[in-house]
Formats: sequence, structure tokens, C-alpha cells
Amino acid sequence: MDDGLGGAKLSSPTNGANPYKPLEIRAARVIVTSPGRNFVTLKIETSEGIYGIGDATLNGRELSVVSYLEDHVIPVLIGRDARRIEDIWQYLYRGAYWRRGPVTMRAIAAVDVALWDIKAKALGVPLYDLLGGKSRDGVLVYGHANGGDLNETVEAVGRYIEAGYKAIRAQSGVPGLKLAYGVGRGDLYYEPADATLPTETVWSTPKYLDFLPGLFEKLRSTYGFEPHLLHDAHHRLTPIEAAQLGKMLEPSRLFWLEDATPAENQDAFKLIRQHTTTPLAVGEVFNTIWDAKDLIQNQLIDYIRMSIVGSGGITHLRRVADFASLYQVRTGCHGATDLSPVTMGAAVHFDSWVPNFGMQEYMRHSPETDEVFPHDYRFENGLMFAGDTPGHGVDIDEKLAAKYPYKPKQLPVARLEDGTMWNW
Ligand SMILES: O=C(O)C(=O)C[C@H](O)[C@H](O)CO
Ligand SMILES: [Mg+2]
Repeated sequence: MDDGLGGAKLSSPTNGANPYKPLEIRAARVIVTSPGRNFVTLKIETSEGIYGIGDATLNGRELSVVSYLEDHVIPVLIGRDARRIEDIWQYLYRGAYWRRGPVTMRAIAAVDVALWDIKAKALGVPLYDLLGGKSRDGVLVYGHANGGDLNETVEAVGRYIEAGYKAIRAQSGVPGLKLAYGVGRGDLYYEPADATLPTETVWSTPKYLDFLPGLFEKLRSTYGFEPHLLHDAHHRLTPIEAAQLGKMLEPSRLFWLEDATPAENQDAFKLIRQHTTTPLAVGEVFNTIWDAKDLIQNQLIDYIRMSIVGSGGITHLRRVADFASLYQVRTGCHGATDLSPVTMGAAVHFDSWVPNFGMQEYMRHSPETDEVFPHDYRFENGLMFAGDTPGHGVDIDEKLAAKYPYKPKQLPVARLEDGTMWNW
């Protein structure tokens, strides 16, 4: 209707059809499948026949998220308008009262990603377009090279370089220690959650510190400085030990040193920072901005490793990324195999958009997993490319998924050589 004020009328791009009628959530269900490893997936269906899927996998604690979703989240989703992503996020976060934590935030992430998938499908656009469009064509990823000893690890890095990777994380067995973190049995696959009851591993920081700088010196003298090299200390060091390691690794110019010390006490990173210019990455176990705020705001880290599945989905992670951008902290999304192809697909869209992108972790899934989760992201020449199909571009073959029943598996634990419990 003309308001009589003489303003120009906006012509409708949809020829009168109303794209804004509600997309009512009719049903939601959790699919648990184990094509080589366990995955928990949420599928949300709407009145218009459009569905979306989200990942809710919490490695070694999968069924706790299944219960959270089935018993507490799905009942409150039915009947809501799937287009109201923000309101549903706030409802699930603020409305939980017992907020935050890995179980709650994974459940929220699964809903959030499924809703972004639905919205993008309803509008007929790839997810990266909804986020603001691409900031880059391809997304830099790092692969995982590992070996039982120094020579095996150096060879494994060489194979990744030959396969086109521009960035490689190197993990190695340490002389005198059995079952080092990050060292797999096969060449391209590594699964830490390997037993029904946690495998016990033994850790020695002195043995590790004696060995690791030499590995990176060897990698640099063999392959030069072109490939980006990364390493994960996996929460094993105290702050002063982390400072020592960072300092020793400086000549090898790592892209980042990850999880050098646990970040429960965010102040611990001040000490590391005072001693080394090795770039620091942390955050795969974080669930909300509150786990990272001090680290980011005090510029104690360079890369924030929070993932879409671990931290409440796209709605929350993009806020974290925007906050981080104020301090020149860049993203480095966690992407181990326990993050399903659904998270990988969503991450590639997110990474294609996010202005302060750093690097994306890419640990190849097994062929069985890839078959259960058909997807259109693709790896080429060290980069990952998002597909252009509407949504996040990942689906689940439910019939095939049903052929792989859940298998209880837990992550290992670590003890020092004298038996003291340590961080795995
Ligand atoms: O990918 C990494 O950087 C990891 O540290 C992998 C973790 O150990 C793994 O996701 C635990 O489930
Ligand atoms: Mg890690």
C-alpha cells in the first residue's frame, strides 16, 4: 500500500511469492553410526520437505550428547520456525541454565548447523554465500604426517609434500616412550579412540624435549622452509616447559605450536609469550568465547582452534572469529577425524568466508566414512574447496549408516613414568 509519503516502492524479487513463510520444524532425529569410527548426526526436517543435518560427535563420550539431544533438545524444537536460527540458539544456550561445556555446546552446534543448512537450501544458495560470500577461493589445509621415529616421520612428511600439501603437522614417536600421541598405525589414518576402556600411555617431558627440536631441524634441512610445518604438544607441558620448547623451535619457524600447555588457566600463556616468538595455537577443547576471551584480548595466542561442532555451531564461532579479528588472531579450526564430514563441510564454507582465516586442519576420513556422508568439498593442491550446492554440501546416507552400529570406544589416558596421572 502506498503510504502517501511519495517514497519509491521496492519491487519484489520473488514475483509476489512470500519466501518468508515459516519453515516449521516437523521432526528431528539423531543418527548414530560407526563407519570406522563413531559419529552422531542430527537431522532436522521441516514442513516444506527441506531438511538439514548437523554433527554432534563428542569423541569417546558420544552417547551423552545423544541423550542431551533426544531427551532435552528435540522436544523443544518441534513446531519452531527453522528460519529463526538466532532465537533458537539463544533459547538453547540461555535457556539451558546449566550452560556451556562440551556436551551442551555440541548439541547446540548440531541444531545450529542443521538450521544453517536448511536456510541455505531454502534460499537455494551455498552456505558461504549466506555468511557474506567468499573471501578466498580455496582454503589452506594441513595434513597429519607421523612416524614411529625420526626417519619415519621425515619420510611421512615427504609423502605429504608429494601429495600436494603446503602445510603439514609432524608428530613422531619419541625414543624411550611407547605409544606417543599422534602416531598412527597406518600411514594416512590415525584414530586415538582405540579401545573400549582407555589405553594407558606413558609420557616423559624430558625425553620429548630432548628429541623434538632435532626432528624439526631435520625436516627443515631436508625440505627447506617452503612447506608450513606445525606441531601439537597436546597439553603435555607446563608453561615454563612450553616456553623452553617454543624457544628451541624458533630456528625451525613453525606455522604454529599447538596446545603447548592446558589453557584452563588462560594466564599461563603470558609466561610462554614472554619467552618465545613461536606462534601459538590453542582451542580445540574450548566450547565458548569465555574459554578464549583473555587469550585473544591479551594477544597471548596467534590462532584460535575452536571448531564449529565444539563451540555451538556457526552462530557462535563467527562471533568468536569477529572478536579475534580485532586482535589479529586468526582461525585454525580443529579438523581431526572425530569431527564428521558434516563439520568439515560446514568448516570449509566458514573458512571460505571468514576474513581472519589462518589454516584448516584436514585429517582424511576413511573411505567408509566418506561413503556414509556424501559431500561436495574437495581437496586440490594443498587447498580445500567448498562446493556450490545449496546448504553446506554434506548429506548422510541413512541406509548405509544403519549398517555400522555404534561401538563403544574411549580416548587414551597418560601417566608419567612414575605412574602419576598426566594430561593425554
Ligand atoms: O587434531 C588435533 O589437533 C588433535 O589434537 C586431535 C585430538 O586428539 C582429537 O580430536 C581427540 O578426539
Ligand atoms: Mg590438537
